[in-house]
Amino acid sequence: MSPLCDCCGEKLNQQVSVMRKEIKNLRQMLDGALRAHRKHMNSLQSAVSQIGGKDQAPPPPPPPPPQDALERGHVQTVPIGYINSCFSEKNGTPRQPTICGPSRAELRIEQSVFNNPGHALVGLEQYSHVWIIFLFHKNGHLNYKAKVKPPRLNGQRVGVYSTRSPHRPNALGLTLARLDKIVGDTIHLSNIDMIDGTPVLDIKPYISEYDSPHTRVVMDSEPSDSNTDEPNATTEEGSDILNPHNVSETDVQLTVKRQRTDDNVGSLFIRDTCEADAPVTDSSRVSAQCSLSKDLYSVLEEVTAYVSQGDPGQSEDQVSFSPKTKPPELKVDRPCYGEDAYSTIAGWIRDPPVGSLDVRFTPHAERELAEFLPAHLSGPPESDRPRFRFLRSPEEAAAAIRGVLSADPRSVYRRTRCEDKLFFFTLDTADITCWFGQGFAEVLQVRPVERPIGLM
Ligand SMILES: C[S@@+](CC[C@H](N)C(=O)[O-])C[C@H]1O[C@@H](n2cnc3c(N)ncnc32)[C@H](O)[C@@H]1O
Repeated sequence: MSPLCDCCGEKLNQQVSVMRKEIKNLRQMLDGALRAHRKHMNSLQSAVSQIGGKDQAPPPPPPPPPQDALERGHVQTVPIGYINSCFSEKNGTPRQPTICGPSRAELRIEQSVFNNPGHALVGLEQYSHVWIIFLFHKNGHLNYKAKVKPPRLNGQRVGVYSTRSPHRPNALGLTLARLDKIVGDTIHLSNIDMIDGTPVLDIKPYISEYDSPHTRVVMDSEPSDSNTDEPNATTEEGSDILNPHNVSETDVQLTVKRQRTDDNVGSLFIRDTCEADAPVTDSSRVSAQCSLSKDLYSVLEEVTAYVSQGDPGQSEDQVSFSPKTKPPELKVDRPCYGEDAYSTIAGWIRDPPVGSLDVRFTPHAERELAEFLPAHLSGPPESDRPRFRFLRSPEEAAAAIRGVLSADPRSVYRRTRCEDKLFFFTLDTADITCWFGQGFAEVLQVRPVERPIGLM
C-alpha cells in the first residue's frame, strides 16, 4: 500500500511518478536547449567568419598544441558530430546495436571540424557498416571500477576490460552501426545503441577482411574425456576454453601443490550444485564457496586468495587447475596465424545466465502504436495523429520495442528487487510502459511523448 499525501490525500507513489515524468521532460528540454544553443553558436561563428571585416573579425584561433603533444599522449579530442537518435535516455536503449535493428539515428559532421564536412564522407557510401567511436557523455561523473557487473551476468563481477561496460576510464564507446545512407554531410544509421546527443569522436568503415578474424564456433559441450597429466589438454574441438556454466562434477579439479616438495596437499572439486568444499587436508586449508554461475577464473582467484591468506608460512603453495581444464590466464599461447588463429568469445556472451524474454503487446497498446504515422511521410495536414521522427512504420517500432524488451533492459537491481514495478522507456516519439513477468515482457501503453526528442 502506498502511503497517502498529508496535503491532498493522493497516493504518494502516483505523485512520485508524475514528478519523475516532469523531471524527464525538463531534462529533455534542457538537453534540447543546449543542443539548439550549440548549433546557434556554430552557425553564428561561421556567419561571422564568412562576413569577415574589421568589426566582426573571427576570434583568434587557439594556440596550436605543442609539436610533440601526440607523442606525449596529450590528445585533444573534439567531437566530429552529435548523434540524433531515437533513444532519449539510457533506460531502454539497447545494450548492443544488434539487439535492435530498427534503432535509427543521424550523425551530421560538424562544420567546425572540416570546411566541407561532406567531403570527409566521400567513398564511405560503399560500405554497409561503420564503426562509431563515441563518448559515454551521460555516465555522470567519471566513475569506474576494475571489476563490473554486466547486467547479463546477473550480478557476477568480471574485469571491466572483458566487458562493454560504459563505466570505464576514458568513457569511450564503440558501436558497429549499419550505414543506411549519406546525404551531404549527414550519415543515416540503424542498429545503434547510443542515446540522443552522444558526442562522436570518429567514424571508420567496417572492413570484414580486417576487422573480423576467422571465427570458429567453439561448442560449449563436453570437455575432452582425457584425464591425462598433459598441462595443455584441450577440448575435442581444439579449444582450451570451457564454458564455465557447463561445469559439472569433476569437470574441474583445483589442485593445491606445495611448491617446494611438489606434494599434493588438497584438491577442490567444483560440483553441479552451487557450493563446493575442498576435501581439505590440514596443511592446505583450502575451502571455497563456488557457485556455478561464477566463472572458473574467479573461483581460482578466491582459492588463491584463501591459500595465501590461510597460512602465511605456506605462501609458496600454488593453486593450479587439473589437466581437465585450465584458467583463462593460462591460455597464453593462442596461435596468431594459420588455420588455428580463430576468434573465440567468453561463454557467458553466448549463453548468459539471464535469458531472453518473450514480448507481447496488449490489444490496447497495439491500437495505440498503430496510431503513429511514419517518419518522412506527409500525413494529411489536419491530422493530429502522433508521428515518428526516425521510425518508418508502427511495424518497425514494434520490432524495435521487441528488440529492446526481449534482451531484458532492466538493471540487475530492478530485475531482482523490484520485479513488479512498471518499466518506462522512450522510443523515438513514443513513451512505452510495460511490465515484466516470468520469462516475458508485456507492453501496456504506447503514448506520444509530450516533447519529442530533437524537436525542442
Ligand atoms: C553497454 S553500452 C555498449 C556501447 C557500445 N556498443 C560499446 O560496446 O562500447 C550501451 C549502453 O550504453 C548506454 N549509453 C548509450 N549512449 C550513452 C551515452 N552517450 N552516455 C552514457 N551512456 C550511454 C545505454 O544505456 C546503452 O544501453
